[in-house]
Amino acid sequence: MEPPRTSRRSGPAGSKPRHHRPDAEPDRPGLAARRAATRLLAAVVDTQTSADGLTDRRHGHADFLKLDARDQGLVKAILLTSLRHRGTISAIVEACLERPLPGKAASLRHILHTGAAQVLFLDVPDSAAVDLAVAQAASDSRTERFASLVNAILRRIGREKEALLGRFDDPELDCPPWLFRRLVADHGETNALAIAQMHRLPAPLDVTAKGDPQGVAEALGGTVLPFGTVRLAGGEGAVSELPGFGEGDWWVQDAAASLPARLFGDIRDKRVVDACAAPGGKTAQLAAAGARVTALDISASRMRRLRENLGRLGLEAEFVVTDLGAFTPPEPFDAVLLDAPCSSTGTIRRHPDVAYTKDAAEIAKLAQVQARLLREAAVIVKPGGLLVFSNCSLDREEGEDVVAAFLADHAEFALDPVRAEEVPGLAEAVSPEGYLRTTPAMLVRDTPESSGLDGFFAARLRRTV
Ligand SMILES: C[S@@+](CC[C@H](N)C(=O)[O-])C[C@H]1O[C@@H](n2cnc3c(N)ncnc32)[C@H](O)[C@@H]1O
Repeated sequence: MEPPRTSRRSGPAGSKPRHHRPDAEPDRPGLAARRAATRLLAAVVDTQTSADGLTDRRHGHADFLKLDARDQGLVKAILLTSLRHRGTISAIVEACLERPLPGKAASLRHILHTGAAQVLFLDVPDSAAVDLAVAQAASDSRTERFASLVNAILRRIGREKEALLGRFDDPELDCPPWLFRRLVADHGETNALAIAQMHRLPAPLDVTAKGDPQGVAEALGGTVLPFGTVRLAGGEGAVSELPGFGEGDWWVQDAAASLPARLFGDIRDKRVVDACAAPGGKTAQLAAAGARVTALDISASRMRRLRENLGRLGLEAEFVVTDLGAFTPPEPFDAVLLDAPCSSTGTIRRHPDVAYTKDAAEIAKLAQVQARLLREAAVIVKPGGLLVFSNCSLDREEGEDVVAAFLADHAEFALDPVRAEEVPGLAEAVSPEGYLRTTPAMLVRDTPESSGLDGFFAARLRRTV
C-alpha cells in the first residue's frame, strides 16, 4: 500500500525539452524509454522530485506516460538502478574518463549514468544500451558533440565491467555523504556500512495476511516470518494478479511497517484512532484484529485510496478527513496510532531516490511536524490508554529525540517499553530503553536478497492519568 510520493520541489513534470533535435534521430525502438529514464534521473537528482511522483500512472512525467507498460517498466528499472548504484556508477564513469567532464555537463552525465546502469547492472544487451545512449547524446544539442565519448566510455565499461565492479565495490560509495554521516552518528560505523550495503539491493515483497498467514504463504509460495509477515520469493508480474489479491486475503506491507500496530497487543473491541492513516496498511491491521477503528488523514485523495484498499479487503473503519490538530472527538480513545510523515530514509531499498531528494534540513523540518502531531495525538488518548508513535525514518532526530522531548513536557505519559518477546526474531531491534528501531541490516536470512526489513522507529507510550 505504498503511496506514490509527491514532489518536494515540484518541478515541471511534463515540460517540453528545449534541446531535443527531432531531425537528428527518428523514433528508434527503445530510444524514447532511454530518453525518459535520463530525464527522470535528472528530475530526481537536479530538482529533488520523487521517483514515485514521476512514474505515477496517472500524474507522472509526460515522457513516462506516453510509453507502453513494458517500456514504463524498463524506465523504472533504469531509474531505480541508476539511483541505487549512483556512487559506484559515478566512480566507474570518472575512472574511464581521460579528463573530468565539464562542470556544466549535467545532461551528458545523466546519459552516461543511465547507460552505465544498464551495462553494469541490468539484463539489457550491452550493444543496445550503448547504441541508444549514443543516439540519445547525438539527438540533443547540449550533448551531440560528446556522442563519440559516450560510445567510447560505455563500450569500455562493457568490456571491463567485472574488473571495474571489483575495484569500486564499496557500499559507502552508494550512500550520499550527508546520509552516511547521519547513519554513522546514529548507528555506529559498522551498522552504517551494513545498512548502506542493504540499500544496494531491492527489497523483497512482504504481505500481511487478513487471516491465517500460513494459508497465504502456501498460496503465494512465500514463507512466514516469526512475527507473521509473509515474505515472497520475488518474481515478475503485477501484485494485483497474485492469488488472493482480488479476494482481499492480504495487502502489501513491509515487515517493519507491520510492527507498530502489533504493539497495542490485544486490541479487540477497543476504540482506536489511526491518526495518519492513509493509504491504510495499519488501519487494515487494526480492523482485522477486531478494533473499532477511526481512520483519520489530512489528505482527501490519500483517504480515497484508503477506502478503496479497505473495500477490497472487506474491512471496516470510520473515515475522517481533517488535520489532526482540528480533530475534536466527543470522547478520548483507548488507543492512538500516530504513524507520522517522515523523511522515509528507512525505505531506501524501495525508494532509492530518497537519498537524493531529502537532506538534513528536511529532516529537521519533519521532526518539528512530528513533535506537533505527537502533542495533538496525546490530547485524544484516555487515561490508561496507549499512544504508539512510529515512522519509517532511520534518523534519531525523527525518532528517539522526538519522544524524549515529548516525555520531558508531558508528565502524564510514560514510556511503556517494548519487550523482545513481542517481536520474535528481532530482539536486536529493541533498544535498552524499550524503543523499537529496525534497520535494513536486521532480519538476516538465507540470502541477502531475502533478508532485511525497512528502517522503522516505534515508541509505545501510556497515559497514566
Ligand atoms: C507515513 S504516511 C501514513 C502511512 C499509513 N499509516 C499506512 O500505514 O498506510 C503519513 C500520513 O500522514 C498524513 N498527514 C500528514 N499531516 C497530517 C495532519 N496534520 N493530520 C492528519 N494527517 C496528516 C499524510 O497525508 C500521510 O497520509
